[in-house]
Amino acid sequence: MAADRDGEARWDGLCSRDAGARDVALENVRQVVLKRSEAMVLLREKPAPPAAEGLLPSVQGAPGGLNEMLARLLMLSKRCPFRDVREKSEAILRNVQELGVRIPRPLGQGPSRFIPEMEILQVSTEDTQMHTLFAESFTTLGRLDNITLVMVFHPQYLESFLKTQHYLLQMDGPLPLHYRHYIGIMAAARHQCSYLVNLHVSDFLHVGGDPKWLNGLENAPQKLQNLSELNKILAHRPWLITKEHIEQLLKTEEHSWSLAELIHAVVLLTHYHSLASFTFGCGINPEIHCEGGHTFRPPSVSDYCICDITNGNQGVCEMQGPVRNLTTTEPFCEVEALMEKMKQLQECRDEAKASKEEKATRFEKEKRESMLVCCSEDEETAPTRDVSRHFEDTSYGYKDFSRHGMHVPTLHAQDYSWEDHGYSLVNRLYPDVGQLIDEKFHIAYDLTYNTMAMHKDVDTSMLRRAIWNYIHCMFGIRYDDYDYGEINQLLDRSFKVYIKTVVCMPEKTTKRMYDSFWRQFKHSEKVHVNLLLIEARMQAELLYALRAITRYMT
Ligand SMILES: CC(C)C[C@H](N)C(=O)O
Repeated sequence: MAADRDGEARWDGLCSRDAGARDVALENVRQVVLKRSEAMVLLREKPAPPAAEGLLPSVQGAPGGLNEMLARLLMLSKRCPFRDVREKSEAILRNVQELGVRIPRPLGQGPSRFIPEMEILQVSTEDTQMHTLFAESFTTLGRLDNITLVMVFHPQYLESFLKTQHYLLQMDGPLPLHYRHYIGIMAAARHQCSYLVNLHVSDFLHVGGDPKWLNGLENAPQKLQNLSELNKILAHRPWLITKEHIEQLLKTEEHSWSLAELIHAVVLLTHYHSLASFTFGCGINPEIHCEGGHTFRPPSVSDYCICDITNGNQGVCEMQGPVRNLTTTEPFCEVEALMEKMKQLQECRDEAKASKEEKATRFEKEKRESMLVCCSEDEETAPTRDVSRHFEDTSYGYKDFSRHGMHVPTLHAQDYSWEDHGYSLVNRLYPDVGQLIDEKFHIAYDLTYNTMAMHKDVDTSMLRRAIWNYIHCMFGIRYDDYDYGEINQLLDRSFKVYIKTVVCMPEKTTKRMYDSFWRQFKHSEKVHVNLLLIEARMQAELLYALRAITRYMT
């Protein structure tokens, strides 16, 4: 309790310092309150209170009905970083309930279905820096979403991530705001990521996007429809992008894209493909205010833990507590064995260097094998309402062609790399964004706490590099100075299956896959792995798109 009060006091301090975040929160409540007076009119057929009447026009046409509004209030009452806003939202909900209206309750799943809620919340209540980040996140997004809550394990990365995302979505830039969210929807839909689609549908409407576009891509402007081919290839086979694809977008007489707009779109597409990977890779749950995050049904006893019935908490504690891993047959020395291998490799590295040819052969072998790593475990994938069907033809996926075998050509990093080529091209056409993304890549690549599960003071660079290079290898990107033999030594099969699934067909990721690699490692380390996966994926996609743009320009 005392800790809780401490937390609140810190929040209050923060509120007074960070007026911006608080304003957003209050604006959120204001909008909901306004909607409420509208709702009351409907409910009681009474005129709205005069004070609200004057304000009503500002929310007229706002999306959603009563239930959506109540769900949003629920989200604010649970997730808003500011206590007064939380209390206000709660009070409104109670009032509405007293009117005899059924109010929603959270399904109580926490931010991730892979990670016990307790572990995530512990991280986030311990640190003042975290609170500041939350407030910032709330300011930029008007919500504190589950992705943010899970990324909080790695604040330094989160900060850079939020800054970049804020820039891409909200700051001055080539594309209008509703286009940006629509592109986010298109990208997330490629991986049937209803979580991100839902979030951006609501953002799209919020910035004044035309609801008709949401009925399907064919209802959106031709210009956006034209982007769909690039979206498709970029998501599943980026190495096939050619300058002709770029030319088609830039040269069409009507509905053509400017170079700056195209760069903005490409960055958004790659950002959201990767974020879909993170969403599935970390088992992100639906937001409280989105479909699947709350219910209007009264609670039934079976929804509760016995302990919660007595203390009044509502929550499903299916995975809480440190009970995981007890059933594994894996020897407990998995981590030690891995560390031993790292040590050996380090020693060999200094002794026997593989020849140039040998290195090339090892790369090709690893690339070929990565095609064969198979990841479908259809039984376990959660059936979700397929929002994405409206936006994309989902029949074109990675699986459909990898099954028949495919040839991925090799891109030599010395011929086209992010550092030497991609970065400056982005910066030239969309100032600052190159810088922001570059910073984010570096933070993810260099991030380390020098730990391996319970071991401290370990140099993990070799392991992190193997993960990063394995992903690039799947995309055909080769670093001549790297010995791809290391990958086989360090990444075992279940880990490769997880990586491949999250990166190439994230929608197929299952809890079993998440649980079965690196069983002794912490959740924060698995989230760390996900940061490497998403940044390496984003960089790989960007490289191919930017190379095609460079080729078009020269
Ligand atoms: C992904 C993990 C191997 C990272 C490790 N815990 C580190 O701090 O470097």
